[in-house]
Amino acid sequence: MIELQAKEMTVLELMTTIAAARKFVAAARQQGKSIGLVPTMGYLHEGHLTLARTAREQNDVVMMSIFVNPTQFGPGEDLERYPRDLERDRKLAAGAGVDAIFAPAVAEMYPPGYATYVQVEGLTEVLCGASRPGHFRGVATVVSKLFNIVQPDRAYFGLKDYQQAVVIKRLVRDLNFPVDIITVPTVREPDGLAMSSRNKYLDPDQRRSALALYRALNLGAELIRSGERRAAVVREAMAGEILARPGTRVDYVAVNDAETLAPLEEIKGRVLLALAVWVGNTRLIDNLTLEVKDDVAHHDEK
Ligand SMILES: Nc1ncnc2c1ncn2[C@@H]1O[C@H](COP(=O)(O)OP(=O)(O)OP(=O)(O)O)[C@@H](O)[C@H]1O
Ligand SMILES: CC(C)(CO)[C@@H](O)C(=O)[O-]
Ligand code: BAL
Repeated sequence: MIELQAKEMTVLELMTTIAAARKFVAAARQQGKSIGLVPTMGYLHEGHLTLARTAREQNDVVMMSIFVNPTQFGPGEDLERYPRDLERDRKLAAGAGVDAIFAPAVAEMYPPGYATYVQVEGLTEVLCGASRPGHFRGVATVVSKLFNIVQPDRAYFGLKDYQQAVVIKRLVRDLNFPVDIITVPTVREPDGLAMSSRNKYLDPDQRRSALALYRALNLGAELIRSGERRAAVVREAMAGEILARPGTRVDYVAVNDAETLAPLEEIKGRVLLALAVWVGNTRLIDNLTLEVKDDVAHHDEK
C-alpha cells in the first residue's frame, strides 16, 4: 500500500511482464482504486496524450499499454518499420499523468503455441476491415487480452479509429467485459490533419497532400449541410478532392451509417464520412460524423 502511494508521487512505472502488470493492478484494487486503461501502439502524440489526460481525470490509476501488435498487421504492411521510441513515450506519458506503462514483448503476449483469436463479425467486414483482412481479428484479440490482464474500469479509444471504437464496444457487449469504453474526439494538427504516428513517414510534399483527407471530409459535410442526400454524389466529390492532390491514391471513401457501418444510398440519421488514403506508401485514415435530423445536418462526435 505504502509502495503504491510512493509511486504515485514519483516517476512512472514500466512493466514488461503480464505478472508485473497484474501485481500492480492488484495493489491498486486492494486500495479500492479505479483503473483506466489507454491501449496504444506507442510513438505518442497529442491524440494519445488526450486519451491519457481524459483517463487521468476519470480514474485513480492510469495504465497505458504500448504494444505494436503483430496480429493486426497483414503481410507487407508496416509492422517492422512502425515507429518505436519507448524512452520518449515514457516521458510524454508521465507528463500526461500516466502512472504505469505496460510494454510487453511479442513473446509475452503470443508465446509459442498461441492459438486463440477473437472475431467480431459483420462490423469488421467493411471499411478498414475490407482493406485490411484480419486486422480487426488482431485488434479484438489483443484488446481482449489487455482487458483480461488489466481488468480496467474504463478503457479509452480515439474516434480517429472510428470503426475500431465501434468494434470494441460490440466486443465488450458481446463478451460481457465489465469495462466502460470511453471515446475521445480526434485531435488534429493546426491545419486539420488528424494526428497519427504514421504522419512521421510523410515527406514535406506528402505532408501537404495529406491535408486532402480533412479537406475531403469537410467538403462531404458541406455538401450534406447544403442539402445533398445522395451518398454516391458525396463520395464522388470527396474522391475528387483527394485525387486533386499529387501522390494520393484512394483506398476507400465511405458514406455509411454511423451505428451499423453499412454503406448508405440515401443520407439520413447518424452518418459516418470515412476515408482511407494512400499518400505515397503511407496509408492514412480519417472520418467525421454528422447527424441528419429533420433534414438538417449537425456536426456530431460521439
Ligand atoms: N489524432 C487522434 N486523436 C484521438 N485519438 C487518437 C488519434 N490518433 C490515435 N488515437 C487513438 O490512440 C489510440 C492508439 O492508437 P495508435 O497507437 O494506433 O495511434 P495512431 O497514431 O492511430 O497510429 P496509426 O495512425 O499509425 O495507426 C487509439 O485508440 C487511437 O484511436
Ligand atoms: C487498440 C490498439 C492499441 C490495439 O493494438 C491499436 O489498434 C491502436 O493503437 O489503435
Ligand atoms: N490505430 C490502428 C492501428 C493500426 O493501424 O494497426
